[in-house]
Amino acid sequence: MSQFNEEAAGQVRVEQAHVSAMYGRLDEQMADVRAELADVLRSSADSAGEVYARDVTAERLSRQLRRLEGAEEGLVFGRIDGADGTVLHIGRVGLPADDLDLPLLVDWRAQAARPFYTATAVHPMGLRRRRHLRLVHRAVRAVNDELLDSSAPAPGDVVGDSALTEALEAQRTGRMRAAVATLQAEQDAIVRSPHQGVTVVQGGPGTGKTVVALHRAAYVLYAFARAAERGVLVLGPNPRFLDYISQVLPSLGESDVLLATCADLTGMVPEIVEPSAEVARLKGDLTLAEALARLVRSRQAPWDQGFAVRVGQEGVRLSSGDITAAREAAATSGLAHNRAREVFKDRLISTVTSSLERRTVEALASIDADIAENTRLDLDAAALADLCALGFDVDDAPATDPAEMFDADALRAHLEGDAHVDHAVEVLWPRLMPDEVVRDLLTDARTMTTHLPSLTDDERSRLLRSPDSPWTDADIPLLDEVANLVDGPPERTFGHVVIDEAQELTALQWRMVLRRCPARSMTLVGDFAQAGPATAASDWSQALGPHLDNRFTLHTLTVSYRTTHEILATTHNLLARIAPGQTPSRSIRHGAPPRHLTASPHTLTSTVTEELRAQTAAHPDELLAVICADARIKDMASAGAAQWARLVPASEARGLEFDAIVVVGPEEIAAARPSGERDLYVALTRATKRLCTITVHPGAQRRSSPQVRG
Ligand SMILES: Nc1ncnc2c1ncn2[C@@H]1O[C@H](COP(=O)(O)OP(=O)(O)OP(=O)(O)O)[C@@H](O)[C@H]1O
Repeated sequence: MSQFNEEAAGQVRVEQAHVSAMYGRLDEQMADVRAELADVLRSSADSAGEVYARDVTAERLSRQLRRLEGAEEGLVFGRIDGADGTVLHIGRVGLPADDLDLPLLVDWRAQAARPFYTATAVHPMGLRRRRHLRLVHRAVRAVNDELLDSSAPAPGDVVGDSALTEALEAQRTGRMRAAVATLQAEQDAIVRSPHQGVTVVQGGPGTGKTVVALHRAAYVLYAFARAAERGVLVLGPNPRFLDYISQVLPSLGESDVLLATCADLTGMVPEIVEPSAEVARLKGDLTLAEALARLVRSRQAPWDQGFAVRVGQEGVRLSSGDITAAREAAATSGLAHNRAREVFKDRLISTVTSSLERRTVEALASIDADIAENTRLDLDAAALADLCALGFDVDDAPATDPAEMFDADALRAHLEGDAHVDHAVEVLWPRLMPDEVVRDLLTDARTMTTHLPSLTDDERSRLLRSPDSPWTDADIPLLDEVANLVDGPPERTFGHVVIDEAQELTALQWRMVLRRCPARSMTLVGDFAQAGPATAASDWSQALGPHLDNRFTLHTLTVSYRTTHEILATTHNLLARIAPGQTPSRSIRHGAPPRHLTASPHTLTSTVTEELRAQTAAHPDELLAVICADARIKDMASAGAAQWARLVPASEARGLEFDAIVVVGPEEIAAARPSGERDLYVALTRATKRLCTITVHPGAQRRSSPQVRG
């Protein structure tokens, strides 16, 4: 064994002793929480209040247990040694020591852990050494030191390959891993930012935007108590992506974050994906929100004539002025349409009651007058005189004034449940259902012309659909928009929202999200060079301006940790076309030059399967994927490509990562939808090691060249 290896083995033993003690502590904590939970679940609860209290305690303990269990794998990953001899171990959760001042393990999010991420040889922050520990289950397998005080390695120092290099070399598994052990300083600064408003992170493919977003979510839960209490939401573009990132937060000890797509937020399930990119884009535009608001307003008592309400045997005519007054009261109540209906009804009942009261008073007064004229008697005075004569106290005598004799409260109470009044309200201020309103707008050409006057005839005819056509994903924000107008804001809101691939959101989706984040505390990560077809904005100011008045802080990540220098270089021309002015990222990886094959339509499947077979034979443990235009997926599946590789439609490749990629039909991807060239850019930048493209060319013989055309 070389001296280095002996030193390393010795340090592994030293660390194993520390790590075993920490696992011992973790086991104790888990056992304590399990026992407490079992006690709570066994305890009897007699009243509803006690049951509630027991459930709350059980939920808190279960959450605590999930946190500890989630942190078990890779519990400890770092250690910092101060120049003054202080030693701190850094891990996924904090563990207190029994009798020491210093904790046994420091949570990576604690301030004390910060130098682990940010100290450099230029700014050592009081550290002599930063150590990375690699654990497999509970065993320390390797340690790796960086000396920060420019001292020469001393006994006990194990200076080897950087931990980042090791992390990046590791094989992909199809699920993203936490990068908590190797967060880089520029990433750490964003993750730990004290800014609680809107933070935007941009950067090219593979620059760690998703890493930052997820670690930021964990940090928010740790550092911002109010946001944590209200819940953290992580939004991703599609279920495939959510599955890819699903393990990261639990492995950081955080399993109470909701991972969702925009559609999931509403609980509605679209029947199909919007087939037309152009329509998806139109449906995402603010014009549609304005049209829906106008359409709802148009249903609110647009009456310019009177309206008759039957009450018992009587008919009461409401004047257009009465209806306007009730509409104004309801419309300015600040309530959503269906709730404001009560205000409208209330005003209507008041008007009907006053009208009936007036009518009754007038009728009684006229009867009195008739009798007085015919009998020359003042009936009221005569009645009072009679009562006096009988010995009654006239002050207690029943009212004889017609206005006092009218019981307005009783009539109001009666009218509340009166079917005729309900009918009048239903006609004048109907209860609205979101799906009916959206359908009314999209299925009627006249309604569209009235409420979408700013669209061209061509745009309106693209939007027009038949009443029985299925709901698409692009309809969901429209339904949510109307739900907000008619039933009010959503009940479930969050203290902080993290959005990955945020460039994908349409204006209406931004509105959906903001409705659920009243505190406006968000972390948004994305890249407009990778935007899909529904995205109308080309930068953050355009995307966020209408919703946030441009109140956000912007960070740019510049180093690509995924895509090799060789692969990125082949995309420079493409990038210059799709995002002129964007500076390409700098890659810290190197690898083989991308390969470019050509096949005819007849030889395509055999070329693909041959390539996949060859790659699998040469790199059996690596994660390989085929990315092709969505319409090609069936062909690839029929050719059996799934036995060697994951099959990913280009429209769903955003955010994903594989060791090697075969892009089938790059020209088909580029032509498939209006965002085709950006889809292609996404596809070409998914591999950590190797990229091969197979172009379909009529009449082509199989041929290969070393470069992908950018
Ligand atoms: N500090 C880090 N330590 C280890 N690995 C990292 C680090 N930062 C990024 N990576 C790795 O780099 C790869 C790309 O990261 P990530 O997916 O976050 O990039 P991205 O900017 O979101 O990419 P895209 O724009 O393509 O979605 C991932 O494998 C991630 O684990």
